Formats: sequence, structure tokens, C-alpha cells
Amino acid sequence: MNSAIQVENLCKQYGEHQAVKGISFSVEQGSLFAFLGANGAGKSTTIEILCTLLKKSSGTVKINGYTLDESNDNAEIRKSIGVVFQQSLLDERLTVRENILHRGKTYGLSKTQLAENYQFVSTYLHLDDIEKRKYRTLSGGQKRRADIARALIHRPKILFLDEPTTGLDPQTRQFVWQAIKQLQLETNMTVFLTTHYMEEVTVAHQVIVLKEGEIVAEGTPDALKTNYAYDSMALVFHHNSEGIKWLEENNISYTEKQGIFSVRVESTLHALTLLKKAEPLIASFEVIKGTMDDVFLHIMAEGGAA
Ligand SMILES: Nc1ncnc2c1ncn2[C@@H]1O[C@H](COP(=O)(O)OP(=O)(O)OP(=O)(O)O)[C@@H](O)[C@H]1O
Repeated sequence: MNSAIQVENLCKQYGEHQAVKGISFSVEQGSLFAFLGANGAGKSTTIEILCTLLKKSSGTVKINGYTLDESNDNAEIRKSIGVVFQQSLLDERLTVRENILHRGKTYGLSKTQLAENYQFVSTYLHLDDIEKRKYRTLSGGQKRRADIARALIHRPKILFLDEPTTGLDPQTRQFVWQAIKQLQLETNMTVFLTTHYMEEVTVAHQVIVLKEGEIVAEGTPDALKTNYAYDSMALVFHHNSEGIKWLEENNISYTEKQGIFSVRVESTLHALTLLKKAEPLIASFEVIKGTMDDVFLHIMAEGGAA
């Protein structure tokens, strides 16, 4: 595996409080990596360390082949990453274009390179309609596009995004998310993401779940679903009493809410077998696939096995 990020035994101590407790993981170059965890799990602390903004207490970190060394300014790492935090860093008084070009100049890009890169980010983030507007006049979604464009102007190899779509309406969230996915796919950029929206995690190549500073689960979304979520079937019977009798006779565990009986199934095929057996008793049914939401809730409630 060609790793964009390698983390070994990373620890962060704030006074007495150990926020990150010896975590190790690596992120494949060109992949979409999702970092999950409840509030206070240590996600921001980890991201800030990887982005050279916060000192680690111990452990080793390699970003794009460069070892993080807090005795110097880690200029190579900084040049090779782009970062979008929840709070914007753009100047409210400048236009979108001015903000982005200004940022590009701080990387020492030549005029030609800057123009080329601007065209590149503008295409992906659809800046045409907002580039001449002052940042303070933009809507939340437009600001987010500009924030991401600013983080990409030097064409970094890794883009770090800390909850990039939080607070956006569903349509804008989808737009921003599409742009991120397209960029990752077409440019082989590594994307390191934290999010609270589980549907976004479904397309990640790898997911890590952090709880109280430790990794409690990791794998592909499919593997996590297999381990921590299950499919279920909702049944409505013609007569509840007959349905209950049938479930009990067949030793099928169930829960019931307002006449809807929920049973766990191993697969869609298993659901079909049950349906065939109980067909005369059933008025309606629905097979419900396990989701990443279930995965997250399960791990948060019970912990996982890393
Ligand atoms: N500067 C600090 N000083 C002391 N404790 C801190 C500091 N920053 C964070 N913490 C604590 O470290 C733990 C991890 O915080 P962190 O912000 O990394 O979590 P998070 O997973 O990003 O949470 P959220 O989803 O709420 O952003 C929390 O218990 C937090 O209170």
C-alpha cells in the first residue's frame, strides 16, 4: 500500500486529560478516508496534529512521506496538504477570487501556475457565479465552496476536511459532497474527512471510529455494516394475535410498535423464506437494510473491536 498518512502510537495529553490514546492507522494514497466519533472523541485533536497545527505528546506521524517533526516548521508537509476547518479562514472584505489568489501567492506560485490552479479549482467548485462577490455576502453553501477552493489552490496531495457539510441544506450538502468525490476520483487526491452524516461515509474506502481517544472499529463501510449492523423486516399481520402465535411457535424474536412487528433477518433471502412461510398471515411487509447509522449507534453504545 502506498500510504499518504501513517500514524503510529499517536498520543495527545492536555494537562491531566489524555485526549488521544496511542492510535495507529494508515491512509492509502488516493483514497477517501472517514474519521468518525462522537463529540469529544479526539477527531479534531488528531486532525490538528496531522495538519501541523498542534503538537503531539508522543508517537510518529508521516504525511506524504515526510516525518512530522515539531522541532522545525514542517514546510514540506504544509505545502502538500490543504485544510478546511469548520470555521472559515477567508477574509470577509475580499472577493472570493481575491481571497483564493491571495492564498495561492503565499505558496509562492508563479503567475502562470496560479492562473492554471485557479482555473482548476474554479471548475470543480463552480466559482464562476461567486468569484466577484465579497466573501461576507455569500450564503453558507457558497462560502463552503470558496473555503474548499482556497484549500486547494496549491494543488495539495491530501485534503483534510473537518465536517465540511455541517449546517448546509441537503441540496448544497449534496453539491459540496459531489465536488469532493469528483476531485478525489479524478485527481487521485487523498481526502481525510470527519463528518456526522453517515450517508457520506458509505462511499469512503476506509472508516475509523474513534471513542474516547481510542480506535474502536475500522474497516470498509461494507465490513463495518456486516459486523455492526443487521437487516430487519417490518411485518404487519392481518391479526396480531395470529402473528404473535406464529412468531413464538417459530422461535423468532421480535419487537412490536403500533402493530408493526420488527424481526432481524440474516439476508434478503432469509426474509423471503420467512415471508413464504407466513404469507397467509401477512398484510404487508418491508425489508430494511442495515445502515451506517446503525453501525455508528451500535459502536457508540457497545464499543467495537478494533
Ligand atoms: N485545548 C484543550 N485543552 C484541554 N482539553 C481539550 C482541549 N482541546 C480538546 N480537549 C479535550 O480533548 C478531548 C477531545 O477533543 P476533540 O475536540 O479532539 O474531540 P472531537 O472528536 O473533535 O469532538 P467534536 O466532534 O465535538 O469536535 C475532549 O474531551 C476535549 O474536551
